[in-house]
Amino acid sequence: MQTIQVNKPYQLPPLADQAAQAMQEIMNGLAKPVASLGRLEELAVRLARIEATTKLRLQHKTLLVFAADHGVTVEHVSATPKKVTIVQAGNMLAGHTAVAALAQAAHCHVQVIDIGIDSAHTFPGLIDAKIAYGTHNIALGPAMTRAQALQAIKIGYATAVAAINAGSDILAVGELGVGNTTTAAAVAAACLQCPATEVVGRGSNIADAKFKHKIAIVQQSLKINQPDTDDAIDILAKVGGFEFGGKVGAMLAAAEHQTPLILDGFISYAAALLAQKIAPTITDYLVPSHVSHEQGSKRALQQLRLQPYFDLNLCVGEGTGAVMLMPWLDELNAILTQMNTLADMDIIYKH
Ligand SMILES: Cc1cc2ncn([C@H]3O[C@H](COP(=O)(O)O)[C@@H](O)[C@H]3O)c2cc1C
Ligand SMILES: O=C(O)c1cccnc1
Repeated sequence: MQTIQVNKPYQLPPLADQAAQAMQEIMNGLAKPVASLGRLEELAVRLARIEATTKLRLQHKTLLVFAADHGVTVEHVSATPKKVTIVQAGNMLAGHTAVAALAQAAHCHVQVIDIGIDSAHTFPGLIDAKIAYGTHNIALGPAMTRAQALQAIKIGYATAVAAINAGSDILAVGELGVGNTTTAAAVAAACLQCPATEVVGRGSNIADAKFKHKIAIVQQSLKINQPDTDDAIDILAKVGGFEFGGKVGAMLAAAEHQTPLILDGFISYAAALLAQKIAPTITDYLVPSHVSHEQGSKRALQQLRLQPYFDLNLCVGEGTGAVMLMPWLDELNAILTQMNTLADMDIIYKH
């Protein structure tokens, strides 16, 4: 992993435009009207550009779920208590959360990484990379130290590299962390330099009074911490959370290893906004999935120049939307391996 420096772009490998062009030609040549597979064709081209080949590697899929707690939960910004993070980590490993169920259907391996859960409890299979027992309350001061922010990125990077070395063709990121839509909003507001009102959402579905309070808490956290909006590490340390750092590291590792990484919802967008400040071209290496229902999603996606493939009003997190894109990859593989070409069928196609 390269050293991350402020105002010095992190170097990513060049994108494989030739492979992208070759994939577009393959798509044009299949026995169907040109462009008729719509955005699935664009997805194929995107994947070829990242993987630098038209022989796409799509089979082995791994979801990395970074789990951490947030000191800001003492401000009553969530619908549930903090302990839901550790409870759901166990539930996920047992196969019973939303994403665990979807991952089973999509033949996706799930890793749950404790990067900062506020509990000494553990579960079989829970990967221990705990930086601390949760972050500090961002409404009163920084969430973590700069060293911890860098540590979180390194953990995410190492986790993703290990998954790639173990044979993962496709990575996805998800999270568990009660309170993290509050931190995600603070991170997004800092990255986008927009008012909190534009990026604070209902999270785990809070009612009006709590929602108003949540906006005030995000405003207060930005005022107290004054994150340097040019410095992703400063934003992460002051108003972020450990799972955001884990995701940033995984994104950098995936891009460096020419491995597509599928984004999930708003928490992923906030992490991607941080990654974009570190490596401005990173979004070309990422694969969007859905448009989260969380407020601020469209704004964040615009800044990331990403156009997701579907919109089901999902707002679960965990990686649910990312995993829901995975069957499409299998479908794409079937198209690429089974369809005849116009040339095979001796069809002359003229617009
Ligand atoms: C049972 C349950 C399961 C979840 N799975 C993901 N989240 C999602 O909601 C939480 C963020 O929302 P907030 O900022 O409002 O606390 C995170 O844990 C996120 O992963 C869940 C939330 C709940 C309640
Ligand atoms: O979009 C998300 O990632 C999200 C939205 C609400 C709650 N948790 C996650």
